[in-house]
Amino acid sequence: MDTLPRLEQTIAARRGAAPGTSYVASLHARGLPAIAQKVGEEATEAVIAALTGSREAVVGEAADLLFHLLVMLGARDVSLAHVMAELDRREGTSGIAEKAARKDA
Ligand SMILES: N=c1c2ncn([C@@H]3O[C@H](COP(=O)(O)OP(=O)(O)OP(=O)(O)O)[C@@H](O)[C@H]3O)c2ncn1[C@@H]1O[C@H](COP(=O)(O)O)[C@@H](O)[C@H]1O
Repeated sequence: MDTLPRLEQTIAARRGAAPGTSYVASLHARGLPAIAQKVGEEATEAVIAALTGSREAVVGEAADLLFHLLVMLGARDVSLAHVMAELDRREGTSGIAEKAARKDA
């Protein structure tokens, strides 16, 4: 199985663990606002790495961001497949056209 779907399953399986034994469970115990804040922090760290860090730093921060994004999606009961389907829907459409469609919505 691909890495992200596998990680999504691991995250779902760890949600109910004892917070002392699992980082995923400890995040869930802190609630959605804390999870969302963590995504924001990791996004900022990824941006800083992209602007000033080494390639390894960019890889590490991107991995942290993707992981925390999956935790947040799970907390909102949104599947990775649902997000992938949205990206598939956009495939072949121009980004400019998508931007215009969003303005009209
Ligand atoms: N991919 C990850 C992963 N990436 C990053 N992290 C954790 O994310 C945290 C983010 O680190 P920071 O430096 O921002 O800060 P921190 O001070 O440790 O965290 P906070 O207390 O601020 O939340 C670190 O503790 C990392 O260990 C991860 N923790 C878990 N996973 C995956 O999730 C699985 C389940 O993990 P557990 O829930 O711990 O069993 C693991 O097997 C991995 O596959």
